[in-house]
Amino acid sequence: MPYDQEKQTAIAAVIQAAQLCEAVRQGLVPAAIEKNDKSPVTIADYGAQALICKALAEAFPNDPVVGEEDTTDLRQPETAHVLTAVTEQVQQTIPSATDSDVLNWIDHGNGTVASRYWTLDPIDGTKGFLRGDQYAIALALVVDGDIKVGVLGCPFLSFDGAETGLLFAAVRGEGTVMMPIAGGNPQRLRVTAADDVDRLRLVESVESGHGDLSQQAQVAQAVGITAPSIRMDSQAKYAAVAAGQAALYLRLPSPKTPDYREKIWDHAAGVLVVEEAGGRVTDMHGKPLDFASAARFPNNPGVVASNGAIHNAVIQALN
Ligand SMILES: Nc1ncnc2c1ncn2[C@@H]1O[C@H](COP(=O)(O)O)[C@@H](O)[C@H]1OP(=O)(O)O
Ligand SMILES: [Mg+2]
Ligand SMILES: [Mg+2]
Ligand SMILES: [Mg+2]
Repeated sequence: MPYDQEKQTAIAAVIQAAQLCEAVRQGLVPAAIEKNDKSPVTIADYGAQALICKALAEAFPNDPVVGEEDTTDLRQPETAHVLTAVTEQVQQTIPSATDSDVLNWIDHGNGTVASRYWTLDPIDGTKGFLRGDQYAIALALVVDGDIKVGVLGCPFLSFDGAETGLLFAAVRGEGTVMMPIAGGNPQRLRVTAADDVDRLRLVESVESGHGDLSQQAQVAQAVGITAPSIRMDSQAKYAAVAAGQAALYLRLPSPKTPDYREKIWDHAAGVLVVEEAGGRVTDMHGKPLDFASAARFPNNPGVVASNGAIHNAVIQALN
């Protein structure tokens, strides 16, 4: 099977990172540090990036990793205690890890977009993680601008009252599967059918500043969605569309930050998980998202992820 080694490596690394994140969360209330852009980061974000980058560096030493976090703040003398805490968490998985190993592994995630690269969000939805809500560990492999492998770990997600902690994995052309993070059989996923009125639902961010709630509501109404929206943090929203729990995920540019450009690690894994489950993902104008250029989409405003059946109607309603 194509990309089988990549898929297996990515799944194993995401599961390790998911266990670290849940260990941090089940300990004391995780402290957040504020980054330059005022967004939060925790020892779990750093620890998850360290574990996943170590695994990728060993298995695929020539592949750059474009990850969210870097070590600038961690290397400051006043945050030495934070680095110590990150290393302690990483040592639960790799007992020999030193502070210097951890810094080097995190920095392995500061690669740039190339003909073949990985992109990593060690915790997508850090605000959800801190609130005790949804978050995701998102890892994808991109080759010549095309997402080939996407793995989403959602440690706090469950559907229809089944087990909590789900992992979603997709390989281009091979479909999407869902499996419990704790272990169990993979199950093939399919987006909701066009005529499944019960599942004709919109999923959108909890953070009102990450989208345009009023335009999202108007578009949903225009395509016949009448149920109240599901509010969820992180790329777990893509998982909800892939699993048929929702028919549409809208992320339209917030009027407060109209120039915000979405980052590749906030979407790559989720996009493939939806596409391989039979859905469609584009920007708000119906154009494919550009994973070939840079860490941020240069020219893709908004994101629309759907079951495919309603996609054209959504784009029409938007334009
Ligand atoms: N103005 C914005 N518009 C859209 N997304 C944003 C904005 N500001 C931050 N984000 C990103 O939204 C993601 C969380 O999405 P959600 O709200 O769906 O859970 C985070 O990765 C965050 O990036 P960052 O980590 O750089 O702050
Ligand atoms: Mg962040
Ligand atoms: Mg993110
Ligand atoms: Mg993040």
